Amino acid sequence: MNRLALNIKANYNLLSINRWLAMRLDAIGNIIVFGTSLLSVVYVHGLGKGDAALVGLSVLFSVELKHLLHKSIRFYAEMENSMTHVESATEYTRLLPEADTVIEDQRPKDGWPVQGMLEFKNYSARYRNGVDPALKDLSFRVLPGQKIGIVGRAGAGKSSLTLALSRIIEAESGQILVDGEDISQYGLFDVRSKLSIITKDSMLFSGTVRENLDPFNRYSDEDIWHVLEQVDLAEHFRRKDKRLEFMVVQNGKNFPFRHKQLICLARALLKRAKVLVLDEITSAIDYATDKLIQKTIRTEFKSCTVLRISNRPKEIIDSDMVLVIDDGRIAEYDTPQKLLANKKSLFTKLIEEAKRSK
Ligand SMILES: Nc1ncnc2c1ncn2[C@@H]1O[C@H](COP(=O)(O)OP(=O)(O)OP(=O)(O)O)[C@@H](O)[C@H]1O
Repeated sequence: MNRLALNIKANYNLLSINRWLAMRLDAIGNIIVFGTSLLSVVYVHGLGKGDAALVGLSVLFSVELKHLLHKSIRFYAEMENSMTHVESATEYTRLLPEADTVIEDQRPKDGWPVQGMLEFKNYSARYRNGVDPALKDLSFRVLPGQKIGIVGRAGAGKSSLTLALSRIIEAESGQILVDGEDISQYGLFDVRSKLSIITKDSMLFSGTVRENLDPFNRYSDEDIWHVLEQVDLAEHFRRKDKRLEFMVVQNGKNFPFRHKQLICLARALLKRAKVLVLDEITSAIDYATDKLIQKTIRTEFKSCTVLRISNRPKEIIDSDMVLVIDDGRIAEYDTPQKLLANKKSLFTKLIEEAKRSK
């Protein structure tokens, strides 16, 4: 029923726009006919020139011109519309195909990854041929359960790390190992479904709250209410008539930003992936939500390996290790205490710069 209503709404808008266009074109056409008739009258009666046949012909042509105007504008609009499809098709032909979704004879073992150990080995990647690599020869290891803070200046390559892990950009050289297994050997579905990634652009799609939390329908309503309790949203949805069937519009536009972030966090809790990546999730939320997210990560993701990317170095100061990226390379990788003890470290500089810019 909802889809039918949406379709009718869209058709109604299209009809209204068409009527509006017809009205405008009619008005222009009528002005032309009126102008021609007026000139003919002035020409014949005022100046005493011309003959009735020519006057009749010109008025007839001006009426024809009105129809021609209608047809040509409609034809132009339709062509313009269709050309966007041609444009998209041409663009798609230029895209490099992604790797296979699933490689049947190369699937990870059930339950992989068990520990959540992560290792980048001489890893480099670029967005496309002809541009500089965004990540250059990265080598570091994250032990199971460690909480890593990733910082660096704007454009240093922090978000590219997230894209590399989910294989949106592929390795040019080197490897990413999860529990010792090279992720490039598996299909994209097998890799992506084992990671939980939350970014600042909360990924919500058009569908019910339930579908947004559990798109593959793997969990019970009880599990879903449980994770909603954990992120403090259960009461909010219990108060709605449709509860878990409450509709989310595309990109979650009918939710405040903090709710969108919390729904993404609930989705990650439900998935119980061993590796969680948080990419600048707290850059635009209020203090209370930030606290709630921090607490949930500490308690509910205790045994998970967490990579937390942040533009605010202070936010990740309580991490087990801090990875500082500079121009796509690892500048520093150590405990926050050691990095702070070194007055010349880039991490100390970033903290001081952040203090000064407040
Ligand atoms: N889609 C893209 N195509 C080409 N180059 C890109 C693309 N996205 C990012 N880059 C480049 O890759 C480099 C690293 O960008 P990235 O977004 O990873 O940095 P970042 O540290 O996350 O920055 P920010 O804190 O501003 O988000 C930058 O030089 C950037 O210009």
